[in-house]
Amino acid sequence: MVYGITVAMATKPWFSITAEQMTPDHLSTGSSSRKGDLIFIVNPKGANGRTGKEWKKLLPFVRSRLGKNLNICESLTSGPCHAIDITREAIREGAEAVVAVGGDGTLHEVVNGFFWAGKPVAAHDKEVTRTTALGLIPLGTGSDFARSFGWNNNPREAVERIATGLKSRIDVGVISEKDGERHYFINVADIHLSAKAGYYASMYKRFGNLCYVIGALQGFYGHRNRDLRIKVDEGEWEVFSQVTAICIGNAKFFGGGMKITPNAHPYNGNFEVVILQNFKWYDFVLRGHKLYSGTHLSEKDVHSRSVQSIEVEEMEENSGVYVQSDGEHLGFLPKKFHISPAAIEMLC
Ligand SMILES: Nc1ncnc2c1ncn2[C@@H]1O[C@H](COP(=O)(O)OP(=O)(O)OP(=O)(O)O)[C@@H](O)[C@H]1O
Repeated sequence: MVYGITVAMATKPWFSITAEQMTPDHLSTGSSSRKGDLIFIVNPKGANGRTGKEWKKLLPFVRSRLGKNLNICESLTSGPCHAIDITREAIREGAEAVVAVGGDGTLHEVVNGFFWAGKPVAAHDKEVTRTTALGLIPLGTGSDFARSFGWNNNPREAVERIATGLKSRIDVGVISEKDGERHYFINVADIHLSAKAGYYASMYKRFGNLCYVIGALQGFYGHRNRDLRIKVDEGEWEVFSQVTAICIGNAKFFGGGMKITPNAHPYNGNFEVVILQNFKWYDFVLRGHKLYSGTHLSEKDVHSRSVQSIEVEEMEENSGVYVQSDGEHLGFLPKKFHISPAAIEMLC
């Protein structure tokens, strides 16, 4: 029996790098005379509690910088997945924008809140014609997605970016399981060792960036490279032997600053797929710095290509190949996945 994962991207580049300029004044008008709502979804526990503390200090600045034309609403998450529900509710209520305040996990949940039952969430009021935009104040441990844009964890700079009102359409990958459940990713989806390491790293966030080292060490325990079959852009199946990890990048960084998919651009309608084969633990010691600098693509046993779709199938039964989406553990490869395209507007 063959198990698998299917990853598909846009059948065509559905947009170029176009950006739309919207002033804060424009943001506030909408279709009614009421001020628009700007919802900040804050993970108070992000970055080991630093997110909550920074947010408290930032809120007066947010109100003074953005509050003239927009209603500033803060919503603190109470636990995992809460940000998904808050986002859906905010969009249904016709919010101008939903801003994730936290790390990649919070951003991932907010992005997932933009969709419901395979479709973008829309405002209840049919007269609201605006599309709710996504915003980000990166304040997490890794904040890897922000790195692709060169953004740091300076929250005031993030507020200034939001204040410009500049929006761009940005790619989002959709992972559909066989039973119809969907997961969305905005940064990187990955399979096997990296996903296993990420799974363990998430348990040690209290140690800051050290969590990625601890996660990698635990990931290696019991790890075995696997033969996998891969189909790209609806082409022929190819066998990749001794795969260590497959990373499907919408953006460039994961794992706390590893530039794993250095040619990925979240605007171009494609994923960059990087496949590591035959890696042993000492390869990460000897060649690990190249993964951080993004210079690993020319290395032996590293394969990279730009794809619109990719399917991956396991050639052994029940081998326990981990899969994650933006760092969220999705289970193991025997679940059949399909990934297809979507896009949302982002304030950047
Ligand atoms: N109130 C809460 N208590 C505990 N966990 C929460 C709470 N709110 C959200 N979470 C969970 O915390 C996870 C991690 O949060 P977040 O990504 O903001 O910070 P981080 O892990 O420090 O940063 P990064 O993901 O960039 O490394 C989220 O995926 C979310 O499920």
